[in-house]
Amino acid sequence: MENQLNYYKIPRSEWRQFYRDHYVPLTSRELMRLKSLNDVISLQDVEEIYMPLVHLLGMRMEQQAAKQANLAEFLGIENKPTPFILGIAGSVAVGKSTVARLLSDLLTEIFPDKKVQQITTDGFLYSSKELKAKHLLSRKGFPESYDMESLIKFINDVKNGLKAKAPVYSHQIYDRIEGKYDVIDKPDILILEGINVLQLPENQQIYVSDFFDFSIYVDADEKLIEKWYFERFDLILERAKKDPTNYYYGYAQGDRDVAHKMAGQVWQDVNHKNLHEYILPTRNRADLVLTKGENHLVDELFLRKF
Ligand SMILES: Nc1ncnc2c1ncn2[C@@H]1O[C@H](COP(=O)(O)OP(=O)(O)OP(=O)(O)O)[C@@H](O)[C@H]1O
Ligand SMILES: CC(C)(CO)[C@@H](O)C(=O)NCCC(=O)O
Repeated sequence: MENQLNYYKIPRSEWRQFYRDHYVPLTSRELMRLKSLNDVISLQDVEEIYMPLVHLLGMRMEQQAAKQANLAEFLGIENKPTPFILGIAGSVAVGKSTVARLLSDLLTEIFPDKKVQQITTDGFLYSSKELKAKHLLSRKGFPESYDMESLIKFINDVKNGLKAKAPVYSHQIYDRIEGKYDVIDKPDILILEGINVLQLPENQQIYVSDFFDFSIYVDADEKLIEKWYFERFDLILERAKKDPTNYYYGYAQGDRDVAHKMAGQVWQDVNHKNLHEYILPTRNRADLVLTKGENHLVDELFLRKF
C-alpha cells in the first residue's frame, strides 16, 4: 500500500511511541489474563500496537458522542447516545476475528463501564440450501452470497438502539446454524467484522460502512495469508478428526494430500479471487490499515489523514 496521499504511513517503531506518556500500561496480571482469553496474539503487539489503537478509539468515541450531542441540540431533540460501531475488513484468514476479539477484550479492560459486543458478517451468508437454490455454492464469500438487506437492517436497528438478532455461522458445519442467533442489545461499542464490511453493493442506497464510526482493514502479503489459510485448515482438520458431524470429517479421515489439494483449489478459485476482485478494492476506504508480516506481527500502519 504505497503512495496513498490521504494516509499517514507509520512504521511500527513510531506507532508504539504514540500516546505513551498519557496512559497507564496494563499490569502483567492484566496482560496474562488477556493472553489466556486470546492465546495466539503476541503480548508485545498488545502493548505496542493495540494499546495505542485502543486509546485512539477512545478519542474517536468522545468525538462521536460530542457530534451526536451537537446534532441533538441543533434539532432541539433529546440526545440519545448511539453505539460506536467499529468495522474490521480484510481477506479470508487474515486474522480479522482475532483482532476483533482482542480489541473487544482490551476495550472492556480500558473502559469497564462500556458494554462491548462483537459480531461477524459470516452469519449473514445465505444458508447452503439457499445458496444451492441460487446456484451460488461455489461463490461463498462473494458479494452476492450475502443477504445484505438483512445485514443493513440489523446494523440500522443496532444504531437506533433496538435489540437486534444476528444469525450464527459455523465453520464446523460449513453453514448457518438453523435457529441460532446472537442478540445485540444496546451495546456502547459494536465490533462488526467481515470480508464485506467496506463493500458497496450495487443495488443499495445505503452501505454497511455508512454506520461505521471507525474502520480497520487488516492487510498482509497474499503469500502470507495463503500460508495462514493452510495453517487454519490443518487446525480445522485436527478438530474434525473425531467429529463425524463436521463438514471436514471425510477429509480429516482420508489422505492429507487430497485434503490439501482441495484446500489449495478453494484458495485459488474462491478466496484468492474474492480478495483481488472484491476485498482489496475496499482497502482505501478504511480509516486505518494494519499491515501484518511474519507471525502476524504488525509492521506498518496507515492512518487516514482526512
Ligand atoms: N495475531 C495473531 N497471531 C497469531 N495467529 C493469528 C493471529 N491472528 C490470526 N491468527 C491465526 O490465523 C488464522 C486466521 O485467523 P482468523 O480466524 O482470525 O481470520 P479471519 O480473518 O477472521 O478469517 P475468516 O474470514 O475466514 O473468518 C487462525 O488460525 C488464527 O489463529
Ligand atoms: C465464511 C467465509 C466466506 C468468510 O469468513 C470464508 O471463511 C469461507 O468459507 N469461504 C468460502 C471458501 C472456503 O471454504 O474457504
